[in-house]
Amino acid sequence: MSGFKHPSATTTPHVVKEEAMAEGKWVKLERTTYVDPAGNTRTWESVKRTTRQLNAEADGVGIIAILKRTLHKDCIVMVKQFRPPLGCCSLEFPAGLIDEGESAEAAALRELKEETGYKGEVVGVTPVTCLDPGLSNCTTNIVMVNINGDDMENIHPTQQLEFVEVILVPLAEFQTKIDELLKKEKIVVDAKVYLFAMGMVQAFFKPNELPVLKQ
Ligand SMILES: Nc1nc(=O)[nH]c2c1ncn2[C@H]1C[C@H](O)[C@@H](COP(=O)(O)OP(=O)(O)O)O1
Repeated sequence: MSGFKHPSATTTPHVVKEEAMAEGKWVKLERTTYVDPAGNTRTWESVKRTTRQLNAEADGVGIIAILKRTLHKDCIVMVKQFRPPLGCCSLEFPAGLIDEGESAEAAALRELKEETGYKGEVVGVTPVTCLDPGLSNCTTNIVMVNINGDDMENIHPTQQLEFVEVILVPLAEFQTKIDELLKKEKIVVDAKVYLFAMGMVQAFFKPNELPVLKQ
C-alpha cells in the first residue's frame, strides 16, 4: 500500500445500494449509489454479468497457451472471432466463462480444448483481475498453459467451435506479427494481448532498459 490519501478525502468510499435498471439473459445494468472519498453520495451506471456463480471470484478465464513443438518456434495460441459489441473481429487469447463449481484451471483447459482443440497443462494462474472497472465488475483469472505439440492428441487438433479461427503466433516475434495482422484487416486486438506483446519485447530485446518515455 502506498498510503496515499487524496487531500479532500474524509471517508472510506463505499457502495450504499445497487438498483436494477435493465436486465437481459447475459448482462444487467445497475444504478450504483456510493459514497466517494470526500463523503459525497453519488451514483454510477454499472454493468454486471448475470452468469456469475455464487461465491465465484471471477466471471471467466483468459488463457495464455504456449504451443511447444520439436524443431518449431514456441507459439502463442490466439483466437480470432466476430464480436457483436465491436461489430468486427477481435484478436484475443482463448477465453470463456467459468461454469458452476468449476475451478479456473479446469475452465481454462476446457475452454482451450473447445476453442482450439489443444489439450494443455496448467503452469500458473494469476489472482483475480478486473477487465473494465469503470464500466463493469467483470473479472478474470489469466491461466498460463503449456501445450505439448508433439503429443499425438495435439498434432491435428479439432476445435468444437467453427466460427473461431485459431492463429499461432511465434512468441519471439509476437508484437511484430500482431502489428502485421492489424494492418491486413479491420480487427481489434484485446488490451491484454497487446500489453503481453509489449512485455515480451521488453523482456527479449531490452531487458535492462527502464520502460519509460524520455524527453
Ligand atoms: N454478453 C453476452 N451476450 C450474449 O448474447 N451472449 C453471451 C454474452 N456473453 C456470453 N454469451 C454467451 C455466448 C456463449 O454461447 C456463452 C459462453 O460464452 P464463453 O465461450 O464462455 O465466453 P466467450 O468466449 O467470451 O464468448 O455465453
